[in-house]
Amino acid sequence: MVRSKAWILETPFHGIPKEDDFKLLKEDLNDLKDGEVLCEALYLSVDPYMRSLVSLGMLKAGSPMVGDQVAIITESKSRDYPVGTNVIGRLGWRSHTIVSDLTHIKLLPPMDDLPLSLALGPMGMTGMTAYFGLLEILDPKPGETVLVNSGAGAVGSIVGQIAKIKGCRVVACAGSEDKCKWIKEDLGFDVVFNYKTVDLGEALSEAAPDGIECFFDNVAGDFMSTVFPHMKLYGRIACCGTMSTYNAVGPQPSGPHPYMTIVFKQLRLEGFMVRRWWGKWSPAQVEMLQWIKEGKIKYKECLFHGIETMPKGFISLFEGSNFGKVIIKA
Ligand SMILES: NC(=O)C1=CN([C@@H]2O[C@H](COP(=O)(O)OP(=O)(O)OC[C@H]3O[C@@H](n4cnc5c(N)ncnc54)[C@H](OP(=O)(O)O)[C@@H]3O)[C@@H](O)[C@H]2O)C=CC1
Ligand SMILES: C/C=C/C(C)=O
Repeated sequence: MVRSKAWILETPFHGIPKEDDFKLLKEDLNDLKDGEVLCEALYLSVDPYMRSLVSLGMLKAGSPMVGDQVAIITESKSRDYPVGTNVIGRLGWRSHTIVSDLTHIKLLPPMDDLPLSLALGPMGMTGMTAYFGLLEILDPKPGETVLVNSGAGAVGSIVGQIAKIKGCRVVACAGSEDKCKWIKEDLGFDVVFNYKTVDLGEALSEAAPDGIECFFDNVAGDFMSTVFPHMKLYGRIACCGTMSTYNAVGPQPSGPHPYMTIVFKQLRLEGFMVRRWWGKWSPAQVEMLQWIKEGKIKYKECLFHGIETMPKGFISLFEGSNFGKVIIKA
């Protein structure tokens, strides 16, 4: 008999999530039936979208927490997935899972000798978000200026590095001096500033006096409104996420509404969800693997240890205390 630990949402979040919004349950799992496999989590991902699922009412009190994990098959009644196979799947915040519908898991992408946890970072959902959001939505040309906020984060740090690979000038910001130092000195972004300690409008004027062609936006809100006047004619904006609003409570500020700037500058804004390109993930992962092996893409992980730490890891995303992709090592 295997005992699984599984996190549920006990209380829907109000503002920034708190540790006691979650509850860790223990459950005894049944024996496997034909065709089923037992997955044991090795690495689990926490991501900002999990916060939005609560705001959108898709996760309610008592719901199991959802999310991706890298797991190993420890028992199997399926010929396709023998014991010892490493898989990735949306199995939730839980230590052990019986999987009956095997379409919920798949083999890891080719990883060579990279750590398996990278299948949740640059080789996984956050890396693919950076890859497709930048290359498909913004389609940057050599010499263009690409602005990315949350630039030391799991998505933002990869956006900036791919933009450098493509010959762009990268302007990025982050919320601490350590993060800024990393993306400037180790990742080689061209202009970096701490958005918490500067006047954003002034920093953008200085960083991109001729304007910004491409803006990869992870934050939205006032940040985005401030960027509009700094965009070049026909500028492109990829709306990836809204870190500044996920924990908002009550009526939201109603302005500024820079619609005329959007019109006069003929800007193109496009929201996207990374799964739009699901069918193209495999070749993108091969290219990402190559870049990592060549040292063109560097990454940072922010590791928490033990499934008990999942709420802490999740909350770190909204405090900005994470530095790199937040991964829980089971
Ligand atoms: N559209 C899609 O398909 C996907 C979208 N996303 C989005 O990408 C974005 C980045 O995600 P990810 O890379 O995983 O997370 P990060 O690793 O970037 O971590 C979140 C970071 O956001 C910053 N932050 C937190 N609160 C605020 C705030 N109130 N205002 C501004 N910045 C804040 C902090 O960085 P700092 O210290 O620099 O402030 C924090 O470290 C998110 O918006 C997420 O929702 C992610 C995956 C898929
Ligand atoms: C799949 C993730 C989506 C966001 C908005 O984070």
